[in-house]
Amino acid sequence: MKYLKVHQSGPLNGKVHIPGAKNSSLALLAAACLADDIVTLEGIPHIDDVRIIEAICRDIGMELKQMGGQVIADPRWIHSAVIDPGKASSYRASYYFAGALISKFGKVTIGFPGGDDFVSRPIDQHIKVFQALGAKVHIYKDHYIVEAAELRGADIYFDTITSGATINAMLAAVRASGMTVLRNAAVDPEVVDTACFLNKLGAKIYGAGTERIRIEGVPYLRGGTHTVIPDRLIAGAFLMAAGLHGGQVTVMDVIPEHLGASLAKLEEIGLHIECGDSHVTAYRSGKLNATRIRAGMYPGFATDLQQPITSLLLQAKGKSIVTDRVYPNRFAHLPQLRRLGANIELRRESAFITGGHPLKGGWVHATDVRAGICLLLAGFSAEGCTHITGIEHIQRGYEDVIGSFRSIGGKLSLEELDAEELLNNAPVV
Ligand SMILES: CC(=O)N[C@H]1[C@@H](OP(=O)(O)OP(=O)(O)OC[C@H]2O[C@@H](n3ccc(=O)[nH]c3=O)[C@H](O)[C@@H]2O)O[C@H](CO)[C@@H](O)[C@@H]1O
Ligand SMILES: C=C(OP(=O)(O)O)C(=O)O
Repeated sequence: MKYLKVHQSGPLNGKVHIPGAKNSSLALLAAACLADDIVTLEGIPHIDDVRIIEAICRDIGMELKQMGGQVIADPRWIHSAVIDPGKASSYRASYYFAGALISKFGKVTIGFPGGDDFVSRPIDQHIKVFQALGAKVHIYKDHYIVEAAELRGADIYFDTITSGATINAMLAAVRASGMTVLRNAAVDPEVVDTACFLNKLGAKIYGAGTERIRIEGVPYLRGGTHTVIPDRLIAGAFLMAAGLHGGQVTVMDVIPEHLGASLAKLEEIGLHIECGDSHVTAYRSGKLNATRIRAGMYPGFATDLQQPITSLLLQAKGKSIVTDRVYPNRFAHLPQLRRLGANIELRRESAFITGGHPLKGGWVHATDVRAGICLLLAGFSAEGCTHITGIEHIQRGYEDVIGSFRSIGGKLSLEELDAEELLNNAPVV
């Protein structure tokens, strides 16, 4: 078993290039199935979730070729809309294949979504979308089937704001007949990016980025080229790293506007922030302040960043509270942080942090991608050496976690766990 060995490091200083966004890339690669000609996507990251998509695409007949920084997808020869349940359940965003294939094939057979486990991640709003557009959804033990002789535009009001179901609704409606209106839609950058891509191919999607999206169905989508937006979640975590020991980190090739809520909170915590057109610098010159974070849907503070910022708040003297309104059970990292000596308690949907106590290295387990980054930041702060297992979760979302954190002075390496170490140290999950 492989693990990450992390030494106390810092101050962390330097510039780091931010790759294309995982959450956008997963949508765009599935969206490519909707086109009737070759599609080129630039900036798709080399992460495990993308490798699973490559395997799914091979199964259904859409070859993906990697050329330099580009992925070239040829959807003209897709011959199947049956997605292997094991592959579908290996990551979260497999549900986009249901939305992207239903209009061309009339029937999609697909496994349930996997991804990070936050106790409850329902897909009722995705099902509601398919049904509203005229499809029938049949649920089986390890897969579901979406079936529709014809998809017709509909007026759909989301019961909760969901980026996944908003994107899936756009995918399904883009080739439906007539007009679809989505209300209470998510306004995340990944929703806008998917709409921009589809519009380049000839889709007619209006209002993405607002809570009301209109989609006029079209019978045909041409090929085209698109560059995925930068990963705001990776960028946010690097800026947090600057605060750990008083360093200075610049994230390059980002869209600063996508980081609004995180930058505001980092300033509140005591970091200085300087934004350029496509870069952001964070540095710390004084003490850190404890604060209150409430994670919510975009443009609120991202749930995907509440775990990393918890490690920064452990360094801020005083009491901080982190609440997650999107995933109230997204706190599997807390027992792991306690193994490093963190004074942190879970009460209902909030972490109560008493910061300013030194951490001490130990063995911890990453239960999901951002928990992994949270533990990595805690490892940079902790005295001695921290060993993080569960790195396959980190690899779902980070293409070169070691290289990129080393480039700002992080001391970390990939190690192999031998049987004796496993017996003596492996963390209780
Ligand atoms: C691959 C991907 O893009 N993952 C991101 C996406 O996940 P994902 O798309 O799964 O998350 P959603 O935006 O759909 O979820 C938002 C909220 O809606 C709820 N909900 C969602 C769908 C549904 O049918 N019913 C329902 O109740 C969820 O439980 C959650 O409370 O957005 C999350 C919230 O920003 C991020 O943490 C994930 O990194
Ligand atoms: C929750 C996340 O991913 P997924 O939705 O793919 O599980 C994440 O990227 O933080």
